Amino acid sequence: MTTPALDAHLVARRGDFRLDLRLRVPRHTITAIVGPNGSGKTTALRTLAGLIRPDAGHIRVGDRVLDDVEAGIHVPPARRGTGVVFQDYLLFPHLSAAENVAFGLAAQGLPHREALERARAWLDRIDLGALAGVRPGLLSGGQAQRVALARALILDPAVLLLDEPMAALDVTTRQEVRAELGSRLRAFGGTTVIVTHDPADALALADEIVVLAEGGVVQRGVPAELVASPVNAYVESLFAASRGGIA
Ligand SMILES: Nc1ncnc2c1ncn2[C@@H]1O[C@H](COP(=O)(O)OP(=O)(O)OP(=O)(O)O)[C@@H](O)[C@H]1O
Repeated sequence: MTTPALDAHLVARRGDFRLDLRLRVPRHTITAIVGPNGSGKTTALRTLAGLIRPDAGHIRVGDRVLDDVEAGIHVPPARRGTGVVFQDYLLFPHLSAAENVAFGLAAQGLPHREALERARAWLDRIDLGALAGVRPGLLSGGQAQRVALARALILDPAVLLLDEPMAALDVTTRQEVRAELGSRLRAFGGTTVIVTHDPADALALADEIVVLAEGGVVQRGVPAELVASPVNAYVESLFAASRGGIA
């Protein structure tokens, strides 16, 4: 399948809050949405995933229209071809790693045995073959993240959405897992959106960063641009620790 690009205008109201965000994520690239608590990151991600119906705007992935409010189009989450990795991974605790990865394929109607075989092959690919039979409770944070990523990628998603990918990890393993996640996402080569409050995630993983505050875009650009030329004190403070660290 050719990797499609994502084109979206997300307008969503949550109580008094209003998100108004335009996104264009080219094929084979990673966009990170960064912002403080309450800026609308989760609302944006859930809208892209189809879990929130936008109040206006559209979401297109390649030629496919997933949402178009004016035209009355809303494709439900399960039929959007969107892979989501939630911040606490949401692995089924009573299923093994392989069964977790196989779950989506089995739900799509693939015979259980075949789904499990393909899941095991995926786990081998991400160096977790030895843990295929282990339940999530016995995995480290980094391993659980890999299983969650495999569970999403095995379905060959047109767009991959990651919600705070480092949030469940302790500070000491974060940097290592971040680097590993970066190489796995590059290997996936798809169209990816990451939502994070941590500028270090965005700088390490993204081709483009969108800084969100109070539901609107403050600045967007490639990481080096945001570090070198922040539009205001808030963006400057976000990336202050990285000044001088990016070529
Ligand atoms: N179901 C809801 N009803 C009313 N208001 C909501 C609802 N969900 C979110 N909000 C409000 O929308 C705003 C944006 O919330 P959102 O969770 O998208 O922000 P966020 O950037 O993801 O924050 P955090 O980093 O804390 O998760 C907040 O002011 C929040 O209180």
